[in-house]
Amino acid sequence: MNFFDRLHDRIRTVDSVVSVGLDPEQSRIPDHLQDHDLPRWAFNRRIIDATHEHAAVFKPNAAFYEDPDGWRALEETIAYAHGKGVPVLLDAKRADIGNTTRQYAQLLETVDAITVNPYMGRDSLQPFLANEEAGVFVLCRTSNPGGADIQDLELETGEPVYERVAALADLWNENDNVGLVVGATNPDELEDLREQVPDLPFLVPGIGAQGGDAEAAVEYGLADGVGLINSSRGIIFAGENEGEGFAKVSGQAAKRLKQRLNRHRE
Ligand SMILES: O=C(O)c1cc(=O)[nH]c(=O)n1[C@@H]1O[C@H](COP(=O)(O)O)[C@@H](O)[C@H]1O
Repeated sequence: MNFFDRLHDRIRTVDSVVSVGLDPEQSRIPDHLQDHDLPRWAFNRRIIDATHEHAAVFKPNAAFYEDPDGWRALEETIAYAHGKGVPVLLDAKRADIGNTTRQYAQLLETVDAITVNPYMGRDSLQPFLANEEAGVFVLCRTSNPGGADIQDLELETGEPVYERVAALADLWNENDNVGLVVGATNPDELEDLREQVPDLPFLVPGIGAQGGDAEAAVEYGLADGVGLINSSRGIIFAGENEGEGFAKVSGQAAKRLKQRLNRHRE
């Protein structure tokens, strides 16, 4: 079954478009978990237990796992999320030349969807796009302050680079498996892009810790009700000062975000 069909079902089941970002910065993991064999896994397991009922997906960012213990923690985390019936979107922002990107695309054997970087063009994304079962979220207009440096540059046609990326992603969507990443810190661009590519679901990061616009995220992020609004630190570290009770607070934060976003869903 196509990823976006599965996501549609998941959103309906939990009545939530929340993507819970699993970005376990090691220094912020509570003290009582620090001497665990794999502190990131111990942390994630508790976060997953507390938040899965409110999670449309879990989105681990690969940056927090790129060391030998991290890979083990990520593997355990993915298996555990799947055990709870929650799809996993690996935020890896990958793409490269042919043989390298074919290797990267093998990541899709263990997760349900991935983020990719369009900068190297279609061939660099081909093995991801060819996977009919997986979701492929193409970075389009990112949430960081420097996102404008390149993505807002005007082409000779007058359109900004991010709009060209959206048009290309629409062309690349032959298997109905492509979405866009558009930051909630750019509500005007979100609105423009929704009009430009009405059928592509968006992954919208940037609410919570980055201060983006949650209402615009819901209004423009969803295509036919399907899309994802991500919060990472705002959920997983909500209970940072609560010691052993940290996960319960994360569960409450995920539930509150779900309810807040649902007020703006149709
Ligand atoms: O691809 C992403 O998910 C992403 C794109 C973007 O434009 N901005 C952005 O913040 N992200 C990711 O979304 C997550 C945001 O985390 P918080 O700011 O803690 O909610 C991080 O994993 C970022 O890498």
